[in-house]
Amino acid sequence: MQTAIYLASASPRRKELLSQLGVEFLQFSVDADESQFEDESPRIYVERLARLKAQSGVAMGYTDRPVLGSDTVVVLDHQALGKPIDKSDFVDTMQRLSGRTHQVMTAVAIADSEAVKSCVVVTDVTFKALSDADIDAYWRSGEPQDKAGGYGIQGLAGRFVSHISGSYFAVVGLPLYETEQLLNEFLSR
Ligand SMILES: Cc1cn([C@H]2C[C@H](O)[C@@H](COP(=O)(O)OP(=O)(O)OP(=O)(O)O)O2)c(=O)[nH]c1=O
Repeated sequence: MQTAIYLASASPRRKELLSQLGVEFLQFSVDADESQFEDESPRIYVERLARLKAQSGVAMGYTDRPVLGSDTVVVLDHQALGKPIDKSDFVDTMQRLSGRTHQVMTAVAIADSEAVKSCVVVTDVTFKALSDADIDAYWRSGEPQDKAGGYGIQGLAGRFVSHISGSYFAVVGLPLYETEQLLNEFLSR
């Protein structure tokens, strides 16, 4: 029998990635409060949000199939970065990412009315040294404005990435290998 789940996400990237697993799914969006608690580490935060999204779906009445929720944060110096407030905030973030390695953490959670299981995938991403012209052109592309961490590896910022260690798919929004493992674990419990 084919696996059928819900995807609690508004993200077209997650929809496309989940399709790559060959899982049959229906998508809906949840409106979760994504604020980070004071003193909450990025790893705990991202996993809490993925679980919150999955469990909110169950609470909304999506109970006839398991619900998958996911969250991604860009982490620099142990801090989760938000969406750029304005251009100077964006430039500041890019200058900090320039020529260095940061982490992208993606959590996946699967829930039903009886259980929830989750995992966190951490990927190291290294940026080349960015010039002022690189940063300015990227801002003018309009791509960074709505992105937590200020960039998307799947878009124009792909050229900034000199090295990646971990899961490319997790950076884009859903780790394929780990999601399939988690799903199998959840369904066979
Ligand atoms: C590092 C990186 C981040 N992002 C950004 C875009 C988003 O702002 C952020 C993830 O935010 P999320 O809150 O995880 O996801 P979302 O709001 O897009 O979707 P939903 O909560 O409905 O599932 O990741 C990329 O698109 N590509 C990347 O390479």
